[in-house]
Amino acid sequence: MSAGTEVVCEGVVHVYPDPSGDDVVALRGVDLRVAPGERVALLGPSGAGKSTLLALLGGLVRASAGSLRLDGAEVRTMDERALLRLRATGVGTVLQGPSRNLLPYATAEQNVALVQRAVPRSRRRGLLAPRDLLDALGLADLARRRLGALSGGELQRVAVAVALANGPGLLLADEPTSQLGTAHRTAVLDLVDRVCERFGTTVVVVTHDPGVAARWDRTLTIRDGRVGSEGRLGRDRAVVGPDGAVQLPDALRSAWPPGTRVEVVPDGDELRLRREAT
Ligand SMILES: Nc1ncnc2c1ncn2[C@@H]1O[C@H](COP(=O)(O)OP(=O)(O)OP(=O)(O)O)[C@@H](O)[C@H]1O
Repeated sequence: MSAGTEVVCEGVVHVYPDPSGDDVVALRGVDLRVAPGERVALLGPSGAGKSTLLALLGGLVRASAGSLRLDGAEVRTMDERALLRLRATGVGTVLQGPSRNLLPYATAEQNVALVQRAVPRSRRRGLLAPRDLLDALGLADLARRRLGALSGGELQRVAVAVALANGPGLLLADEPTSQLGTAHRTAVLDLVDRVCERFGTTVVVVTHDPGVAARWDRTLTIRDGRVGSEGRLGRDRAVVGPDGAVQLPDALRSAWPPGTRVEVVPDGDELRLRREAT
């Protein structure tokens, strides 16, 4: 297994082109830094750009502008071979809906082995054998079971193990606890914690699950295509954007709609905003 990967994004922009001219700007300048071995939850409303950011980090989609570095290597300008190598050995991804990247008629062990076959021979020697990986993750009881016979929660845990089969330094997961009951959600999160503790893997998870946010030290809320606020140890802080903008707290958004005029009054380390009377 590789040690945890450092993730650095600076001014990352992503545009989905549309032939009719209605291009979608999904990310508008994302700045973030995730230390090796850190666990981060990406929160935010639907359409904010969370899954897009995950796809860029996983080398599945190339960012339109900005800089996105994994352990110092610039992903945005990597050629196709380097991107293939990144996906085969550098990053493990758990897609939304656990069955999407798993073979239902094969066992957990066989699914892990299959992913390892795509890893270049020179790097394969450093990987844990499928059975050892499943043991290390506390999933030995699922190793010989066909995935088609597993429950949703069991399947999701196997999906995490399969994402780790290539010994990545970065684990990405899109909504890993959605559609699971409380016991299975806890089991999946316990597993992710075990991955970090055992292997030092860096973890970035997209989630709408407040349980995930409450459990980890750091949350980043993506809103309107950038990091709008950051939570650390239960304290939420707005993040100043690349254009100097600070997003309003959710509770004020409907009361102060776009276009509302405000007087901005700096006062030492404080800034007061006063809405203009209408
Ligand atoms: N392949 C695509 N082609 C065109 N537009 C896309 C594509 N994927 C996403 N988008 C658009 O980009 C924006 C960001 O989408 P994204 O899926 O990253 O948001 P999200 O925060 O993950 O949302 P959700 O929580 O609903 O999954 C949205 O406006 C979405 O419609």
